Amino acid sequence: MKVMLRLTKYLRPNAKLVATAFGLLLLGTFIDLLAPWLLKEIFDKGIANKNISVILALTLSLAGIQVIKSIGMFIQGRSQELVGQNVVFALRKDLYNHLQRLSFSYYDKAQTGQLMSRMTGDIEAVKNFIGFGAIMMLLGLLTFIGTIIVMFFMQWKVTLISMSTIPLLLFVLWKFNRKVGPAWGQIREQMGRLTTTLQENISGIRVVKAFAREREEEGKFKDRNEQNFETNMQRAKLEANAFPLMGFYGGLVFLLMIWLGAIFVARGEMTLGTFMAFQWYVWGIIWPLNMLGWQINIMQQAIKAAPRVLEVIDSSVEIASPAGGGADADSIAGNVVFEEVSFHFPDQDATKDKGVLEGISLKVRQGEVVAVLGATGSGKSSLIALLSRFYDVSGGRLLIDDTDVRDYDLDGLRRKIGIVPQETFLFSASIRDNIAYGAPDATQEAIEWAARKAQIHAFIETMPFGYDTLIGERGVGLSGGQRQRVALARAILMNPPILVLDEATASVDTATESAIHEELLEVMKGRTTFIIAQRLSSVKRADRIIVLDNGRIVQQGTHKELFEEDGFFRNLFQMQDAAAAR
Ligand SMILES: Nc1ncnc2c1ncn2[C@@H]1O[C@H](COP(=O)(O)OP(=O)(O)OP(=O)(O)O)[C@@H](O)[C@H]1O
Repeated sequence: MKVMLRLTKYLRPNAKLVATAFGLLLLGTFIDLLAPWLLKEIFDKGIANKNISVILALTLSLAGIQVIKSIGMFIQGRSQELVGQNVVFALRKDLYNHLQRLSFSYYDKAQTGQLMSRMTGDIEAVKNFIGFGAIMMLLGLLTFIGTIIVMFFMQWKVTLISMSTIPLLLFVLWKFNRKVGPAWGQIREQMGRLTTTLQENISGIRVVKAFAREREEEGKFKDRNEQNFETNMQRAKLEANAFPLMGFYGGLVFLLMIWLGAIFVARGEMTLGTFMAFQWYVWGIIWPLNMLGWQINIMQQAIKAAPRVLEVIDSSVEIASPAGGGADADSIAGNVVFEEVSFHFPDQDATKDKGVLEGISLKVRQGEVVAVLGATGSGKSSLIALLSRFYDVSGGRLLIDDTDVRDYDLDGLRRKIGIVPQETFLFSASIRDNIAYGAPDATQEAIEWAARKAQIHAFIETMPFGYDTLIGERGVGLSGGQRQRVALARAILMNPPILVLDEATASVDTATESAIHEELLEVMKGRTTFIIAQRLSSVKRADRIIVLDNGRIVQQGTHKELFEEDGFFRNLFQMQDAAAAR
């Protein structure tokens, strides 16, 4: 319940709307209590005294208050819906914005499907309660209490005895509430898992098909779908057990009231008007109780969904600019110094696990081209990831232009490092927008310049709409090499003083690779460049080559120097040479 109270913060900006809805709700409840009383007066003052004008006046009053109520309820419904939509809008915005700020380490663990289900179904569940369920509950409570008070004043004995089954009804409700809560918790969690299965399946559908695993995937989905079906059926069973019983106890209130009321009227202890009014009032007791079952459902869904939403919002942003804003990164020239850097991934245990990087000391001058070589898993990508603070060093310091990267304004720092990552991701947008992603204001000439350097311009020109051609999600419609070249153009266009190419030409044929390298020679001029590559052809022109093994630098020097040394580099060279000769 505490989480629900936290969510009331989203109601605050809607205070006026909430007050309007609440005020109109009070008015509606008052009218609901007034109407049966007018009916009573029609019987007792109009019919009993055969006074036609009183009957007319009271009937007109009845009609009048119903018109007022209808108008009120219309405005109330609109305000209530607006509150709900405003809440869901603000909550979704906060969640999305927070997702933008969360660090890489969060996404290393998070499941996309779970996040999607929180962003959609869970937020919707919260909205249903805040924007609808809570207010209906309040309306029910007001009507229930108001009705009992009015009836009590009109004829307390009949009221008291008619209500004798209410404790039983409340007991059923209490039991239902206790059991349905955990069921809703399970359902929300299962929906998250179901979405995860769906999302992973769709993202990996090519692998599924390539390995002919459709049947197994169907089975996996079926299992999760069945679990969800069963939990929903258990919940439905709880409803099926509780709701008719509640209806029965509610019906008994009505029956008792008719029976006792008739006796009291016959004995002259109750007027016929009061009896007629009671028939109306009694629904003011029965409907809130009957509706309470559904409202409990809405509330329990929200109670279970809200922590799932807040858990994301509460996840700490581990990597951010220093408090009070960081150093200006605009003047970064590109001198990079690793000082005894060690690194563990956040989910590793620093006391037991071996570091992914250890004792890295390296000075890279502005404009130097450094190639990083090493066996797979030796820590090359991790080394590069520290530059842009995708992760922070665990020990030592990483300086750019004599300033610790942790002291820079984070966005500024990242804008100064152009990265072509190992796995290319392109957005479902035009090729132009994809290239200009990091520099949205770039001119067409600049975009074309970057595309030429990345050896993709000529290809784009052959596409049906040139730079306006839309490419699908993940860049489907382009080959792996073409995608890499678009990503390369995207990094080049940012005009960064530091360029990082993580296997950026791995998917490109040797001829194109060599053409890209020719063009890159000019692009790299004056920029500090880190090239991670397996092919020796890609690192030939590097000023310095660093060889990593198990997270440590084991060799460094020029191509010539390393070739003369016995070690990983020469072995690799000989292997690739032999392979080329075969
Ligand atoms: N998010 C992570 N959490 C924990 N360990 C990780 C994570 N990402 C990578 N690792 C581990 O860190 C080590 C270094 O990985 P890294 O990606 O830096 O290697 P690499 O040299 O770039 O490899 P490759 O050439 O295959 O891309 C590997 O052993 C890998 O298993």
